[in-house]
Amino acid sequence: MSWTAPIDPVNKKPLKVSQLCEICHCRKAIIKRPKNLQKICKECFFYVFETEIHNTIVNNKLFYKGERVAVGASGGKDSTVLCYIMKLLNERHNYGIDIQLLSIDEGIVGYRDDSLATVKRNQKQYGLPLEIVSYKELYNWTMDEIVAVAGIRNSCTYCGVFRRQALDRGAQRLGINHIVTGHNADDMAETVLMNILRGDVARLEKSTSIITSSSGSPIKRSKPFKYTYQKEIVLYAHYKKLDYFSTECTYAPEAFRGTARELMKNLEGIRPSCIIDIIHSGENLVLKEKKKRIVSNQSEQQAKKQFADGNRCERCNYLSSNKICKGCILLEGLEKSRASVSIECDSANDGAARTLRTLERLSF
Ligand SMILES: Nc1ncnc2c1ncn2[C@@H]1O[C@H](COP(=O)(O)OP(=O)(O)OP(=O)(O)O)[C@@H](O)[C@H]1O
Repeated sequence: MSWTAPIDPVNKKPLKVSQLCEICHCRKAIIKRPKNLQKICKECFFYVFETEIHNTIVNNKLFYKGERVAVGASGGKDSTVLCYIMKLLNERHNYGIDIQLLSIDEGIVGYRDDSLATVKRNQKQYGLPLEIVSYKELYNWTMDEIVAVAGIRNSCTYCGVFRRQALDRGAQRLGINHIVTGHNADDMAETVLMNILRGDVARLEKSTSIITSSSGSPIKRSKPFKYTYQKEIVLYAHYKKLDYFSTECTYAPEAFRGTARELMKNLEGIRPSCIIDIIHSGENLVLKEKKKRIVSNQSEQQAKKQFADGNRCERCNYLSSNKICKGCILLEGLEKSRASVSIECDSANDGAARTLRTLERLSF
């Protein structure tokens, strides 16, 4: 039996063997997979992309039937693809989960207001309910107001602490105990690298967990994109013509993270598999006994410091291993700064800066 080369749908000429998809061998390859440089067609790309995420979900038993799940939806490429994929896989594989979108409005004019407009369109496109929780309603501060008193350099510290709490509070409001986020393989590898560079062994061991939760919290978080490359997420969004918001946050990433990100990108350029390799290295790292003892002694000391009232912040009732939670400490510094702004303009950053130094001394 003789083999007939498939015809190129564009120029109607027979395709050369080297032009064929390396998976199906019958369509023209138009994508070079960033993960392994395999040349494949669009249909096979969709198939492998979706199947790998489904395998991650199943192998790690991320969901159970009947579970209610909130997708952290920021309108960016990762969470938009996550919303789309979660709905698609839930229907295709009958996970039996109830999906809702949860967005946090940090109050960043020209960035979050525009990205939330995208989430609202996604809500209609995917037919999923949406809950929006704002920093202003929770903390009486927007990120723009915070940056005005605390400076742009510390913006990620404030935003990270407040967003984490806000997502938990939003989920609690919805009566949901599971939040999925669009953190991808690049984010994971970057975090492993950062913890190595900082020598932060305690965080390093946990940094590759696909499911996490704060101690005592009923709310868990998971990352279905743990092994998914950012470049593939962008390609998928592009070929599926998904509606997402692509502008970077007005407040640049923390300098150290930015440098780690740059380093990862350079490494990926030379060796694409290094993203997954770093994650695997992180997963297989085991702390030496001596280190484990030091870390667990620290945890014991921390446990002793915990107050008896069910680990709740005295001020806001949020889960905390200290009397006052990290968010309330930050808010206190901000309030002091706000007060000092009205008294003496030169000392505007004093309260916020002192609060950050206090936070650095505390261990959480
Ligand atoms: N304002 C927000 N509201 C809800 N979820 C959020 C918000 N910001 C971040 N998240 C969640 O945390 C994940 C990681 O966010 P981060 O800002 O670090 O990355 P990102 O690459 O910009 O993500 P994305 O492309 O989804 O915006 C997001 O994919 C999303 O699931």
